[in-house]
Amino acid sequence: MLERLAAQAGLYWRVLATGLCFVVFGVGGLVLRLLVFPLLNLLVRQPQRRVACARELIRRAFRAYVDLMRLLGVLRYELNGMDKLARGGLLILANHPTLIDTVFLMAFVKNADCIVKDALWNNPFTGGPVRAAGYINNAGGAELVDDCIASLRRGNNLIVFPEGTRTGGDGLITLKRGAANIAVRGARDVTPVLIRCQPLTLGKGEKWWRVPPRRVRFVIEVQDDVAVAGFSGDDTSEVMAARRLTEFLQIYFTGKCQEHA
Ligand SMILES: CCCCCCCCCCCCCCCC(=O)OC[C@@H](O)COP(=O)(O)O
Repeated sequence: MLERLAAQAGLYWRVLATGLCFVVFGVGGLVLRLLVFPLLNLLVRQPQRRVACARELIRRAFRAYVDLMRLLGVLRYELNGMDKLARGGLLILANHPTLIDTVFLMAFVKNADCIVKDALWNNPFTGGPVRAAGYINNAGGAELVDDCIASLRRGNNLIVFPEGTRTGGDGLITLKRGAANIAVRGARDVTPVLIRCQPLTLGKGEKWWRVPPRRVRFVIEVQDDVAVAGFSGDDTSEVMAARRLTEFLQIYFTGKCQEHA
């Protein structure tokens, strides 16, 4: 009886705390847009340095945000293999079970660039930060892959969710070809990151107030690099190599997720 009451109270608390986190995210985005970035524009004249500062500020904001979610009891998390991220020019490919994956990766990856969906440019809460940080818009069309390769060459760590959207409710991971194209045409090895969330929350189409019956636990695991050279030989076209790498990564991510299911 008492246990059930405690579980119920915990659930109500997490609904409240989750709502609060959404509000903090929105207000945070607006404060960055209306106060912080205009100030940055005044203080830092050089465009490249300004973008670097904006990205660092976003990383710190996300880092604080992750702490906030943990302290409020919305989630707990475990990080593995993060030392592998302490390099530059990494092509980081992650699976995408929940809405918070981006927050986690951007909180812990330094010099991060990211492919961001077009809708976030015109969203009042995310538009300011996304523009100031000059992330890569996924509506970029033919230049998208080139923009990504250029970003990697400048030494940024590029975060891409090769599914292009969150994993569907059926849990099936289906990768788009773009991420493999970046790896093949840019001749970059892939640094896969496995994101697991148990019980699943904030998946595609899920309502935020439907919080799971117990506190969710995220495990973020940086894997060993996958060498791109194995997929693109002398007599292999780039199209073929990208197709092979996509197939490989799809089986790779699916397998890793099932291993832990
Ligand atoms: C204190 C908190 C301060 C918050 C500041 C707001 C900063 C906004 C920067 C946002 C950078 C977001 C990068 C998002 C990458 C992206 O595009 O993710 C979309 C997917 O995930 C969801 O796709 P979908 O499953 O199709 O809805």
